[in-house]
Amino acid sequence: MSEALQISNLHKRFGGLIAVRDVSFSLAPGEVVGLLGPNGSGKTTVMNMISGALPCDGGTIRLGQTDITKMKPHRVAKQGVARTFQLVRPLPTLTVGENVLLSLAFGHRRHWGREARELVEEKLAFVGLAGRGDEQVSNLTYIDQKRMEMARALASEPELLLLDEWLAGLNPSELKIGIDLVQHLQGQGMTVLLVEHIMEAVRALCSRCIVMSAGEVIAEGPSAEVLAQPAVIKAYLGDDHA
Ligand SMILES: Nc1ncnc2c1ncn2[C@@H]1O[C@H](COP(=O)(O)OP(=O)(O)OP(=O)(O)O)[C@@H](O)[C@H]1O
Repeated sequence: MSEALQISNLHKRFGGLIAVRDVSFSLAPGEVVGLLGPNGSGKTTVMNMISGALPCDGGTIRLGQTDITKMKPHRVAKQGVARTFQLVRPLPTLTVGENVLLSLAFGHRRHWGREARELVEEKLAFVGLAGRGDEQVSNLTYIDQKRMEMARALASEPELLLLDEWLAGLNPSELKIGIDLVQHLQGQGMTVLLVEHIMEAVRALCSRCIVMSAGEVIAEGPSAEVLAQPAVIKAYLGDDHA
């Protein structure tokens, strides 16, 4: 079977800074893989290139059989890629349901009228916001904003979900709810690339991790093994801990 996502020799410069250097990795269908690394190591830049938000300076990105390297974000979304952002950015004048409804326009299937409303309600129920579609976004607590962000991503019916620190800022009980939700998606066979700093979440969710440092992949493999590697500990905590 072909890989769900295949990244080869990805490269990105910002002026004189090489933010991503020769990065290659792949995700099998249904895998939940962690993309880790200290601040500034290039993780979000990789996510931005996969979603089409940033053009690549080199390398290729394939989604299944399709080369998406040069596609604009709306076309990447139509191919079945959805993402969440570090900071939830709802449209504040719209209701919760309307915020979710909007992302149907970016999905790879068309839904109208009642069918669209039912899909929105289904996604809201999945994330724990059943019956709350008519609420104002400003009423939502932080965890509920995160749930809405996830419902928005799922409403486009993606095959690959990019979660960029979606669990950040949650308290311990909310974190458990967030992890459960991703596990539920995992159970449904969703392929997920997860940028995350919370190791409890990485250990619970990711069978495999890719670790970046200063734009390069420095380790890749089963999570428990990778997280114990001296090079990874050094990248996160400095020389004294390696
Ligand atoms: N649009 C941009 N213009 C210039 N430099 C950028 C831009 N975006 C990112 N960078 C730089 O590229 C490097 C990688 O940044 P990136 O945000 O990808 O790291 P990250 O691993 O996601 O970090 P964090 O965990 O803090 O989100 C950093 O040095 C950052 O300052």
